[in-house]
Amino acid sequence: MSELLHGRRVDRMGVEICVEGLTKSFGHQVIWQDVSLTLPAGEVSVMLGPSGTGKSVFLKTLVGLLKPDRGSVKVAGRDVTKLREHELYEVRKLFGVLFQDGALFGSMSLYDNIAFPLREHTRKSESQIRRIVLEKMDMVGLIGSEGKLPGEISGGMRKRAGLARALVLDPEVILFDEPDSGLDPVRVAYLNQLIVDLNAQINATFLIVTHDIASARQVPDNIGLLFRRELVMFGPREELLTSDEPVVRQFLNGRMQGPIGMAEEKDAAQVEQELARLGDADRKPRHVGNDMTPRLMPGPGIARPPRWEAIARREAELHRKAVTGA
Ligand SMILES: Nc1ncnc2c1ncn2[C@@H]1O[C@H](COP(=O)(O)OP(=O)(O)OP(=O)(O)O)[C@@H](O)[C@H]1O
Repeated sequence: MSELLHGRRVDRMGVEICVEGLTKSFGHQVIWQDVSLTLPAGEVSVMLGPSGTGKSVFLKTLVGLLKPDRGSVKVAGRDVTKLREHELYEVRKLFGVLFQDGALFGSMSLYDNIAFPLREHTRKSESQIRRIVLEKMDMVGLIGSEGKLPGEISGGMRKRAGLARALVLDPEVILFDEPDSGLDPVRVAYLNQLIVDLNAQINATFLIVTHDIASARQVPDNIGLLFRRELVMFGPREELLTSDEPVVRQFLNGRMQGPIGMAEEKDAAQVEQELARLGDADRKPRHVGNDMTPRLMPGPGIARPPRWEAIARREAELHRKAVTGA
């Protein structure tokens, strides 16, 4: 696909990541088993799950930082789990990773932090590096903060600086590990809009690990949920938002009632009682529109790839169903 980005024509679609039969344990502790899913090229996917279900371990396995016990992770057709270290180095160049705390070097200015991957991994001149760094800082709204140190800026700005750094090598895949952690709701809303805008602009494949249900409901094309050492479900956003699967419903509605307990899973009898207490309303067939949160669309002035036209049509149809009940 060809598009205009800041006046430059770029050809890219992101890459597909195909995970099959993936199992990971540490010693006797099985983290998750037999996980299979496909992250479609260029789409945004979110991975949810209670704390400790192995979401971060999953991200690390995708980039080959952790080796699974079984299964494969094909990135652009190459199985990351089988590659040697020097081959992995090449495949990792396809990835940009936004770590929870931005993982910035505290003693370096934002400019130098963002320039770091370019100085380390490319032979670009300082003037080429300057153009790229300023372009990415502009994309995340950090122009004017080049000379600041990470300790002098807010958590939200640090996340955006981490994102700019993840973008400088023009990744085909961007992994976000809890981008919204530690941010207030307004900053989360801005960050979500930035993620959606970036995805429309650079068209890379995004995978976001988050606990924030509001973000999970409105940002992605696809949602996955890890629970009880398994991938309970992975599929299009609409499918999960309207699903009757008890774990999915509990998680996406942020409720105490359901199979997920405070520390570990509850027993079946307790779950039945709680679901009964939630009342008949919860079990009746529901209008699709009642469960749907509108999709966050790219902001004005952002050229949308064709996929967004299809999303806008689907959203309009869901809205019509919600209004007419048909
Ligand atoms: N290198 C490691 N060695 C041994 N155990 C590990 C290692 N990394 C993670 N674990 C264990 O794997 C489990 C899953 O951890 P992980 O950080 O992936 O969970 P998570 O779903 O991302 O949690 P949270 O939502 O709280 O961040 C935890 O029990 C953790 O202790």
